[in-house]
Amino acid sequence: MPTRYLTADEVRDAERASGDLLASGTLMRRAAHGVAQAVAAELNRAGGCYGRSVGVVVGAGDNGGDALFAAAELARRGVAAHAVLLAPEKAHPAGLRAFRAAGGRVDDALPGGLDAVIDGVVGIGGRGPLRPAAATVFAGLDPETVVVAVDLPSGIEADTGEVHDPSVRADVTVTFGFPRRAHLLAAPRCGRVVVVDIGVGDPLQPDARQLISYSDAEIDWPVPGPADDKYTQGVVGVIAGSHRYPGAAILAAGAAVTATSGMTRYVGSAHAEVVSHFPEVVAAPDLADAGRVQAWVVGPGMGTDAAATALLRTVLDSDLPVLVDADALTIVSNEPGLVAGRAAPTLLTPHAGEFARLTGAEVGADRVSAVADLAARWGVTVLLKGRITLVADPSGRVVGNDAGSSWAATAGAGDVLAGIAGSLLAVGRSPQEAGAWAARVHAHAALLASRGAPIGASALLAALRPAIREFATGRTATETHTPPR
Ligand SMILES: NC(=O)C1=CN([C@@H]2O[C@H](COP(=O)(O)OP(=O)(O)OC[C@H]3O[C@@H](n4cnc5c(N)ncnc54)[C@H](O)[C@@H]3O)[C@@H](O)[C@H]2O)[C@@H](O)CC1
Ligand SMILES: Nc1ncnc2c1ncn2[C@@H]1O[C@H](COP(=O)(O)OP(=O)(O)O)[C@@H](O)[C@H]1O
Ligand SMILES: [K+]
Repeated sequence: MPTRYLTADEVRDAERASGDLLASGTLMRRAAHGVAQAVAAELNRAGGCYGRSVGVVVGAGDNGGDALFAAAELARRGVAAHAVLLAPEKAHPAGLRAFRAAGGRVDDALPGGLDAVIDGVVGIGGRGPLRPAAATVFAGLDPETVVVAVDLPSGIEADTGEVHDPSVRADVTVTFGFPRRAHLLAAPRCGRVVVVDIGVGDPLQPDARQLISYSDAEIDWPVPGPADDKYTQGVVGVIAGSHRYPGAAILAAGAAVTATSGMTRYVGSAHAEVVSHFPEVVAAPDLADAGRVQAWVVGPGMGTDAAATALLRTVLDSDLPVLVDADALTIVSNEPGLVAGRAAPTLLTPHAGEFARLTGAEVGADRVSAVADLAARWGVTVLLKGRITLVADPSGRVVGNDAGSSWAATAGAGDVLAGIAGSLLAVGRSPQEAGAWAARVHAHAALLASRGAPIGASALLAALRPAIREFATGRTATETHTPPR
């Protein structure tokens, strides 16, 4: 099952539906226990709990209540617990009583040298950045102090993942029942996310726009069967590059060759360069001589002149799946009718700049709504690139992928992504699966290629085969990666 990321309203509905568990405070006790366990696990990594020291930063709502109960539990295990109350008159009364009864101390500021700090400033009820008093506490922490956020790092918007300045950067985030949208959309700020079962049920409304991510096991990479030949697996055609930008053609066609077996065709003026790098590509200068394909990739480095526009129009007039990238997106932004309402599967793959060109407005802080709105309005699938790639289908369902590192932010990496996703379209995958799976292996290839050092798109392309091998054989390590910051 894909992982689903809830909005704050969905979380509240789920908690309300639990009835007595909420009213009796049971949910909060369970949540606090989960937080205490996570902090204890951090302390146990080095030296255990007894005699260690923990700070807790307490806001005005139930998030602060969770933090106080958790700190009380730690105090009972021999941890010295210090609390700063940001709104003393509003601090959760029962939590504060429990904290004091366990021997916790309330101070105006946290002492130095703490082993861990619990961020209980705000959770799903938070809006906007950390206010100055909280910001001062977090700015004063020793760099070695482990920060454990309750529910969300404070200052991160629950539904959009917008990272306000200032906001908390957590090493561990402990959440309850189901992950929230921000845990994916602001993954680099959440650290390791621990989901604690507190006994709330699934709140899904059937018509809700969902944000999900696939597990490694759900990526069912195409593997040729005994009866397959080079044609039966789907032939992908790449229209990319130009005399000025032959590299885009080489990278996109090379990625298509690498991503699936079968055949890759190429159309464009860089045909000689493409074939010299990848002799297996069947290349032609003109579309009329291209031969048949099951999907097209069109756009990287191809220019925006009249010839490019005519080529794009012809391809989009077909009833084949088409991936529209780069220069083809620029053409489409002047003529949305080329893709809007197209009946055959259509995948647009803009980066933020191209997205703004397509819609006439910046993506903004709410990336999920932005991408889902465009997909719904034009009836196409839209993949918005970035550290967290989002792929929205026309129904508004969005699949997200955290790349886990940002080494793929390099020129030409998008051409590689287009080639991968195009080959998946050619084997018959839906545009959303093609885009999301491509983003996943692309990110994994970047991690394998980089291992901490900068990479170019050629290195990323070279690591694509080992990355795909892990998915095709079911031996992936991506889910055990702790995302680097
Ligand atoms: N409802 C429940 O039963 C449960 C709630 N839980 C916890 O309760 C949290 C939600 O609690 P609340 O609804 O009380 O909301 P929060 O505690 O998240 O925050 C609301 C309070 O913070 C203030 N606030 C908002 N933005 C702020 C900012 N930027 N700086 C400082 N203060 C700000 C608000 O004025 C309000 O007083 C969850 O995130 C979770 O941690 C858990 O205990 C699980 C069970
Ligand atoms: N900060 C980032 N972290 C991880 N991946 C990124 C980041 N920024 C961009 N990428 C990925 O790198 C690729 C860049 O594509 P694009 O911007 O089209 O570049 P180009 O046109 O030069 O190939 C995309 O796959 C995108 O998702
Ligand atoms: K918090």
